[in-house]
Amino acid sequence: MSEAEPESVGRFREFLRINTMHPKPDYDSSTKFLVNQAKEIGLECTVLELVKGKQIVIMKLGGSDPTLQSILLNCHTDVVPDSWKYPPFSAERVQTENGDHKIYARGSQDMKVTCSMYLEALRLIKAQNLKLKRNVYAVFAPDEEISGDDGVRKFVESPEFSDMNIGFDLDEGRVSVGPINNFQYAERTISQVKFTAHGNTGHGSQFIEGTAIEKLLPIINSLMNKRQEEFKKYKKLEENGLNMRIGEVTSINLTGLSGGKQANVVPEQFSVTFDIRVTPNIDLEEFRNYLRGLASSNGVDIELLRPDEKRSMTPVDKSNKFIAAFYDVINSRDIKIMPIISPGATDARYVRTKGVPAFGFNPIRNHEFLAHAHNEYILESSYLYGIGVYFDMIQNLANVPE
Ligand SMILES: CSCC[C@H](NC=O)C(=O)O
Ligand SMILES: [Zn+2]
Ligand SMILES: [Zn+2]
Repeated sequence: MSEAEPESVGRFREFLRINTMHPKPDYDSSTKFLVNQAKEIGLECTVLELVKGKQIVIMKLGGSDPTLQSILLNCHTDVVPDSWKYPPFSAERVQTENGDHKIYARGSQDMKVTCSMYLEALRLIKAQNLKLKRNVYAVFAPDEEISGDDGVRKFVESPEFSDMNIGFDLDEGRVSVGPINNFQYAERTISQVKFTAHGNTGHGSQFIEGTAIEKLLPIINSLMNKRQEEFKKYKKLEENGLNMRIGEVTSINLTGLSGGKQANVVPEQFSVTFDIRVTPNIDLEEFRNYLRGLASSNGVDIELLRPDEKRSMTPVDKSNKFIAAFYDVINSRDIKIMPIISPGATDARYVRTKGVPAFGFNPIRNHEFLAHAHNEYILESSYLYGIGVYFDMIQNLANVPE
């Protein structure tokens, strides 16, 4: 690895330096950057503003047969807050012991690296004047990190989305820690819930009966017990020597507890919030009924914070020609790959609701996983390698015969 910085790395770092961090992401600047990239690369480019200030940038590489179903490359431009060792928007390029470089920035893994790998692969395809059969769209969407409600969730309802006539979506994946890559064919379903109890109040020196917290405690106990059971299952799965299997169990975390204004007043109200991710291996409605049952049997109010979230799964069916084409590239590059259930939620779940098969994919492996963590970085060699994988992948997918 030489000292000189490849141009593709320079462009990536320029993108990383744009502060698209919540709660005030600078989407105007990222849109400007992306539109300029499209122009340089020679891609058609549309900017959709379904929600003011939250642009969706759509790039198109026209295929020779635009009547065929297209390929979607989806990514998000926003990043999560915080940071660190190097300023998170300086995109510092630091040489490693073996002559590689680490590029430190918020978004270097999640997921501007993927946006940039799409751009650079498309740039190579255009520069070599390769003509593909199907249309390829690269979509750069806002707000994934805060639900996608104003991003891809709305986008999939738009006429622009249906006009794209998408046959297959490559979406957000994660870098693999070991030598085996993964791809996400399914997701757990967010089932965040808030329980609110009301009860008798009075002086804190008394034995008040029927208090709010007494109604809440059985719920907390039930859910914390379930958490323990699921954790045991998870440990067992990992014990079998396999990893990345957390998506096969349901995770439960108590993430909010509130109530009480003064130490000597028994609170009239207490609330508890849980972040729950329901594995697609169990029945979602049944689980939600369990939550509702907890509320009604204890006489408390329940609010499902995201009641419209659905089960999200793309069958790994090699008779699907796009999935077969995906595997062709994986095999041709001797990549070992494992299908997994995504622990978190990504925009792919909205695309799947429209009947489009979607895989969350990231070709990078043997890499520390630092999405949402401090000192997020990507190895330059991994980024450059990933561009090559997408270069093959895009062509193979877009050349799938009718
Ligand atoms: C409430 S939607 C949240 C979406 C988020 N996605 C990435 O981390 C997640 O927590 O999975
Ligand atoms: Zn992400
Ligand atoms: Zn994220």
